[in-house]
Amino acid sequence: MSGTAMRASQKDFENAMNQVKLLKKDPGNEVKLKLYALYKQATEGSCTMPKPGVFDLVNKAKWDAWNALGSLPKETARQNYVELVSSLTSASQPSSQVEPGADRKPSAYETLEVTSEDGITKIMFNRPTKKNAITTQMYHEIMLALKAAGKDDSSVTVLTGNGDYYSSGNDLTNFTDLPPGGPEEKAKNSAILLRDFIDCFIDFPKPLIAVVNGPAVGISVTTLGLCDAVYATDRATFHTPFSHLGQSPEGCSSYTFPKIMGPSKATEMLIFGKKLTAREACAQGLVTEVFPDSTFQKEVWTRLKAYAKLPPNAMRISKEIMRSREKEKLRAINVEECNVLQERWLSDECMNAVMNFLSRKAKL
Ligand SMILES: CCCC/C=C/CC(=O)SCCNC(=O)CCNC(=O)[C@H](O)C(C)(C)COP(=O)(O)OP(=O)(O)OC[C@H]1O[C@@H](n2cnc3c(N)ncnc32)[C@H](O)[C@@H]1OP(=O)(O)O
Repeated sequence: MSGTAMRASQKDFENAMNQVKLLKKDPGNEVKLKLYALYKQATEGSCTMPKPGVFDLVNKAKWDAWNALGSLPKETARQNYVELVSSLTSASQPSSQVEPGADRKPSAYETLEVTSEDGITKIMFNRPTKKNAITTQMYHEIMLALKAAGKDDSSVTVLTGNGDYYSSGNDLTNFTDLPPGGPEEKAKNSAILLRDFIDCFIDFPKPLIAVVNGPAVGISVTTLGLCDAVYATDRATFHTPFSHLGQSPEGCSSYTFPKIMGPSKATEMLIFGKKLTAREACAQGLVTEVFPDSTFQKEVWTRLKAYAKLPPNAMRISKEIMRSREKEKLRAINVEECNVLQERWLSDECMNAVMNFLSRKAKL
């Protein structure tokens, strides 16, 4: 952004979030609380969360900071965030490259744990008590983490989950946070978010590996078709219950799945919602290799560390030549799938399915 008088765009906001991670000097708790509050206000609006108890000191301080912003408009919060980061970066010049391990700062992400070592940036979904369901905030954080990982000095990037699940897919409570424009505006915003999220996978420049540590549902399955290799524990399952949810395929799976496994197997998954075991998913080409759960982590990370020692530029260039012909096509498919879903989210079929889950009447 040139000059603070201009309104900060979403891109400025995302750049500012990246810059925070590059700060060489800890800005101190007061500033970190201010950044947290502005971030929450800019992405979620006014604080409506219940106040944490007096003994929950950290969360209470965060809540107080966010709540103090009252009804500050999201755009103003975004602008203030960008300006605050700008003042911090001019006081402490960031390095032009992400240093190894820079992503380990615990304050950088709330829903992810991102670490970088041995040439591998690991992006771990970190909402284990919610089966790593992906909230709106988490979509934004994954996009940020992927953009940072695409530019850092690691050779490969890994997506994995904390706890017993890889991810249970879209967090269905996302549908309950309605903006002033109601369901229509929500559906439109969600379609834009989904399009941008999937574009980050399509455009990811280095080997992107999924380490599927447990069951995967919905969008966490479809995005596997955009990864370069998928290693799974034999405890993992792969489930895309879109029809059950009144929804339709996303993540370019309407194209990648028939291509990977043939149209009839893709139909069983994407239309009839058949849940695959890890071995079935491997036989159908969605999963690269399956490991016994007892040795999964050890075997996979040993292998990944060896792969990460290969010349990074060669790997990047090989990926580019393998994938570049498809990129434009994938982007167009992504847009088409998002348009269809935008309609689907407003359908009775979808709304009833979400309500049934939220009222605890239905689980997959
Ligand atoms: C904006 C872009 C939109 C892109 C669209 C993508 C489409 C999809 O991803 S479709 C897939 C959506 N996912 C689901 O429908 C899964 C719903 N969850 C379940 O059916 C079950 O939770 C489970 C089978 C995954 C796990 O069952 P289990 O009995 O083992 O555990 P629970 O007690 O149900 O879960 C613990 C805890 O986590 C909450 N939770 C789990 N998954 C979700 C989710 N997807 N959305 C919201 N919340 C989820 C669950 O409610 C429990 O919470 P509480 O402890 O507070 O009750």
